[in-house]
Amino acid sequence: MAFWDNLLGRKTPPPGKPQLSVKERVSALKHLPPFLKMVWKTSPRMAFMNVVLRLFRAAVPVVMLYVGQLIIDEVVRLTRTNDQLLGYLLTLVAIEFGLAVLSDFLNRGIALLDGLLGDLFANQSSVRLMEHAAELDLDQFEDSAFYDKLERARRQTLSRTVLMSQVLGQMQDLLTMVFLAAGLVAFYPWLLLLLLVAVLPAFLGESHFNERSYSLVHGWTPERRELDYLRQTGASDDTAKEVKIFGLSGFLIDRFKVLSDQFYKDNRKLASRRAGWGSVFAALGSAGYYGAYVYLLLQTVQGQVSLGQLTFLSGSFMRLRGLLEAVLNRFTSVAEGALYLQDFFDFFELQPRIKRTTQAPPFPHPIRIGFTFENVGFQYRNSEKWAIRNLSFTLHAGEKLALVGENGAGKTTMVKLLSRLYDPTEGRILLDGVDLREYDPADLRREIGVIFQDFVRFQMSAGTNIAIGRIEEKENHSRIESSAQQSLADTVIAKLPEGYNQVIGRRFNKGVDLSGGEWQKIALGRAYMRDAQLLILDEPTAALDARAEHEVFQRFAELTQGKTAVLISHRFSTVRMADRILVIENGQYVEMGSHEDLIAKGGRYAELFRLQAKGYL
Ligand SMILES: Nc1ncnc2c1ncn2[C@@H]1O[C@H](COP(=O)(O)OP(=O)(O)OP(=O)(O)O)[C@@H](O)[C@H]1O
Repeated sequence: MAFWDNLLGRKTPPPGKPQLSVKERVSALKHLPPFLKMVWKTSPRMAFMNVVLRLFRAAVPVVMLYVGQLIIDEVVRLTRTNDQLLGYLLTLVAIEFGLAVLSDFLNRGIALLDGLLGDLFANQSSVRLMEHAAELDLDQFEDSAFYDKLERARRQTLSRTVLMSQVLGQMQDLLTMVFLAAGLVAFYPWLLLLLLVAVLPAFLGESHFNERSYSLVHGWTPERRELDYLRQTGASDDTAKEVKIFGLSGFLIDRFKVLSDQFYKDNRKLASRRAGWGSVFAALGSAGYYGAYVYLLLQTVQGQVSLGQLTFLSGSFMRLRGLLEAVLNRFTSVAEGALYLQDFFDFFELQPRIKRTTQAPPFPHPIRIGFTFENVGFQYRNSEKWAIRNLSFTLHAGEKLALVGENGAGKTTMVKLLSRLYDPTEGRILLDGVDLREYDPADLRREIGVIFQDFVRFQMSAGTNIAIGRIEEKENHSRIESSAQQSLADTVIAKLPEGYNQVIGRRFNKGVDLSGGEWQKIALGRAYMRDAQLLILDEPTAALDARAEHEVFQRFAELTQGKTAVLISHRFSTVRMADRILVIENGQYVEMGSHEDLIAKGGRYAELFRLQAKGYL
């Protein structure tokens, strides 16, 4: 709905989140230690090697500068004394050459380790993300704030690997600075102070702009999600048909333009200001450097320091300035990365409400009494309306129950409650006298097979699409084939060029698409893969022709003999096959009984049945 609200109402997206305080930024740094721990755990060997190489690399600049000083002083000595012995000078040059080679070797080693470690880390954190998402409740996915969090956590997989290199680089540069500063302090400690004063404004400016840019991106999450949605809707195989028929591309593109232009403008403003101020601060830094340089030149002219020392000191000063600027700037982007990290950890902190209980009673084998709804009411999150209210009835063990009701009556909601995708807002559901909430949800889901009306069309092979009903059995070809026979999918698969191995759906190369009814036969096969005690078919047969649906349900009835089953269908020829029929309206119980009883009663069911018989429904 947010999409349409946006579309019709607000044209200008909200400004970014209020500016983050320094405290918030510093407090985000607390995520760095657990983050580094995660990186370390990814591959302790590679992480250790990385640290060792960086340690060596950190010492190279100061050693090189020092060798440079010795070389210049030696050249000066040689020119002054007319000495012809070049051995010492050449040794120094050879050392410098060796250092240059070593430095390159270390750089490449570090880049290689960063890349490999980053890839591993990105893969592992994506897996963790998927694992955690799998544990969360369905209604958490339906909550847009949650979705934004998931989106941010997912998007930043790459930037987290960048953050890793940044943090490690930061440590390396800090160490280099310590080495360089030690040399400088020995001669002129106050030069260090001058350096800080020159660089500080640039740092403060950068950190300010980083905050603004985080706020901008953060505040734009819903719109960026919408942009992705529009991009996908405007150009994807799933939507191409309707986009063409209804001539929607202009409409989608216009909306995309409005949003993307707005984001571009906001971003441009920020980027330009950042560039402008950045130049001012850089000029300040240069002024600091040249001040120190002039001072050192004067000292050299006056003979206070040697020519070699001048190159060492000015070189150290220049490098220190560069490093300090880089470290400070990187600090702000590290802090920014740490803020994003907050989203990542926030996501992992989300806990499902439907959890394993520590002392779950054993799941009944077989179910003896059945499922009893006791005054059950349910409200969707973010919805004022009761989708179901005051619902009480028993689904007896071994019976086939059909649910009848108009669109939006609450049939699918009942199925979701039975399979504990949600828990009732009020009342309770008992299974053999025990509250459903007390059982382990994993046990319950293992014992229930549900095929929803909006089942997923997995862009995988036909065989896998059926095996999904019991994925542990994906190699059990005879089971897959017999499930296909039972759901009539075998005739569909027989026509596919590669049979069970044929990838279905259009997304991938060589994928073959199926008709709506053919997809349903495949999806129904999942129900037979499952060895469940309760089978639920939530209108997965709507696209089947009348004969196929009749046949499917007849087989279903035969094959589920003695099992508990719930059928949802708008076709009364199917519904009447059930042992009992529950009629609901606006989420409330209306009547319940066998087809014959309800017809004899002459109530709502009888009325609906007659309407369909006359061809009105
Ligand atoms: N995720 C959701 N969030 C908010 N409201 C929902 C959600 N899903 C369903 N509803 C609302 O709950 C009510 C019952 O919906 P439900 O899907 O259970 O109906 P149904 O009887 O299965 O309908 P149909 O025959 O059209 O499939 C409807 O008013 C619907 O708008």
